This record gives sequence, C-alpha cells and structure tokens, in this order.
Amino acid sequence: MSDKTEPTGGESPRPLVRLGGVSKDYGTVTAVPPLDFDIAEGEFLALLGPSGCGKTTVLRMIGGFLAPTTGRIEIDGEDVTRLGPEKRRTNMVFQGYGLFPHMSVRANIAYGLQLMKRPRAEIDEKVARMLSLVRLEGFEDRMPAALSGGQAQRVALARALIMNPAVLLLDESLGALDLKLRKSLQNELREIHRAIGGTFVFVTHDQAEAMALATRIAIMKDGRIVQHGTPREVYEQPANEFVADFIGDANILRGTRRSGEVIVPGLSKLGHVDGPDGDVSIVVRPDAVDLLTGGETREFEVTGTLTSQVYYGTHVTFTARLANGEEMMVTQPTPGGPDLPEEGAAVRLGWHRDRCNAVAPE
Ligand SMILES: Nc1ncnc2c1ncn2[C@@H]1O[C@H](COP(=O)(O)OP(=O)(O)OP(=O)(O)O)[C@@H](O)[C@H]1O
Repeated sequence: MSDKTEPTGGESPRPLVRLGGVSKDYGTVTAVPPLDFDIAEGEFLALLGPSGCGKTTVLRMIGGFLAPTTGRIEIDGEDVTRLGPEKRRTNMVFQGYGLFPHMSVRANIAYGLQLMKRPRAEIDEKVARMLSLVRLEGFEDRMPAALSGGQAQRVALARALIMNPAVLLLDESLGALDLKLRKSLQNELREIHRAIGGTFVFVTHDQAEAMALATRIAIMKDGRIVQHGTPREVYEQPANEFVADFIGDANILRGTRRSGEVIVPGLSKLGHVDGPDGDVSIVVRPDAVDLLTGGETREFEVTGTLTSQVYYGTHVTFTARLANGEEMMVTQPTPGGPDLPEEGAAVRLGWHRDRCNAVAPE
C-alpha cells in the first residue's frame, strides 16, 4: 500500500495541498518520516490515529505552525514551506478555541478582517453571514465566558471561516465536549462543509468521529499514513491488521494459506480466499458473522461455545469461544423468531467470503 495519492486522470479533483517528502524530527526523534500526500479540493479529510502517531505534527506543518525538517508543502500550487501561518491561506481551529476573553462574539469573529482594515460594511455583512452559518444569531454581544462549550466552538469556527481560508484545519476541536454535544456539532460541521464547499482537514483519535465527518480518512501509525480511503473503504477493505483493529471492531484469525485454502491452527480448514501462499490474517467484522441455526452453510465456518450475550434492543451481540481458544464477536439484528441460544450452548458461526478480508499479519 502506497501512501501517495496520484491523480488518476482528468476526473480526479485537483490537489489543493501537496506534501512532498515532508518530514519532522524533534531532536533525535523522527515524529514523521518523509511523507508524500495530496489533499484534494473540497474534501473533508480526517487524520486519524492513536495518540503520538504524528497527526497534530502533520496538521501544524500544513498550517505553518511547525517547520518541516525536510520536504515541500504546496497550497494551491504555491510553495508555502517557508511561510508563517499568517501568510498561508489556511486557518486553524484549536482544541481550546483560543477566543479572546475580553471581546464579544461579534468582535471575536470580526477580528481577522479588522486586522486587515476591511471596510466596516463588509465586516458587518460577513459577520452576519457567519453568525447565520453557525446558528448564533442573537449572540453577537455575548462575552466568551457566557457561552457554552458548543457555542464557543461555533464562534471559533466562524472566526476561522470568515477569513475564507483555502483550507480549514481543525485540531481535535470537538475533543473537549460531551458526547451528545459532540454528535450535534458533528452534524453541524458536516452541514457547514457541504454549504460552503471548502476543504477541511481534521485531526482525531476517535474513529467514530472520523467515520461520521470525513469524506476520506487517512490512518496514521508511527508518523506514516498506513491507509487512506473513504470511511467505507477503510472499514470494508482494511489494508492490514492495524487498520482493521483501529476502525471498528474486528475478529482477526491468524493462519496460513496454501493454494488459497486458509488454515488456522486449532480450527478446521476455514475457507478459501485467493492469494499467495504464506502467513495470512482473516479479518471479519462482527456484523458480517452469522449465527447458523438451521441447515444453512457459509464459505467460512467455525464452531464454538457461546460465552456471552448482550441484548441492545435493535441488535444483539454474542461472544463465542472457538476451538482454538480465541473469542469471536458477533453482532446480529435482534431476531424476531425463536429464542436465542443460551450461554454455554454450542454454536456454529459462518460468513460469506466477500464479507471478510485476507490481510498481511502484523
Ligand atoms: N515539541 C516536541 N518535542 C519532542 N517530541 C515531540 C514534540 N511534539 C511532539 N513530539 C513527539 O512526536 C510524536 C508525534 O506527536 P503528535 O503530537 O504529532 O502526535 P498526535 O498523533 O497528534 O498525538 P495526540 O493525539 O496525543 O495529540 C510523539 O511521539 C510526540 O511525543
């Protein structure tokens, strides 16, 4: 898997941000080894990965808050590698929002245009437009201390967007909010992205948030982008065990493949999936596994003992201990028919070949 996005032809969107061999060392520690990556105009890109994987470092280099150790950054065809944040057509929303506490909502939002000495009428008109975009009409005279977390976040967003940046950078900016507010702001952010058609780059370690917001997700590990694609692509076709495990829940069965047959120690012959001989891991999502109660068969099947069962109303989750001692997670829509098997019952589980992936083991 390459971490380079090559334009594939006339139809692919124009790259707006181009990172060419961009790396960052902190002293003797390489946080980001040389990275080649393009961000297309209009996309909502999530940089996703565990703590310390280098996502904030990449975001800050794009924004001009950190100078790369090597490489070149282009925005809209312009080499910005040596330009500071104020000279770039980027704008960053920080996690703590960074609102000026002694200024009203209106003054906070107007600040950038005021610095540029734009005419009063233009500022008033744009502030009004922003207040409407982030649904804060009527809040213009409030001071930041009198705002909720979600309102402060929206002011920070308006303050960044009023500058009409080519790229809006968001640094875990929903991180400080409670779950319910986060969800409603995720919806708003998505709507705002759609309404203005801008290019957003968002840093998060929360895979559910990345799935909810992004048009494309770049998954990072140890400073490298290990896979990028739409939320659906990275969920359904993870490139390796790390991605499978990081995005959603995954059952991972490690074994070997000979002439396409996958053999997992302790289990009988598992199934067939084309590919080269050698070590292989089969990744299957809990929602792809079926509990086989009748005579039905699947291309992949295992047997085990039901160890737990949780009823969630819309769906049920099971855990089964397989013959090799490993656990398998299963999620099923709540069946309307017969009773569910009891804990301790022998179960047969199976899935279709096109619902699993063979990936290289870690
Ligand atoms: N100023 C610094 N000096 C030395 N090392 C640093 C510095 N800033 C970051 N690092 C290291 O560089 C690596 C990448 O850090 P970075 O903040 O980009 O990760 P991250 O993925 O954004 O993590 P988090 O989600 O925890 O913010 C980490 O190992 C971190 O410890």
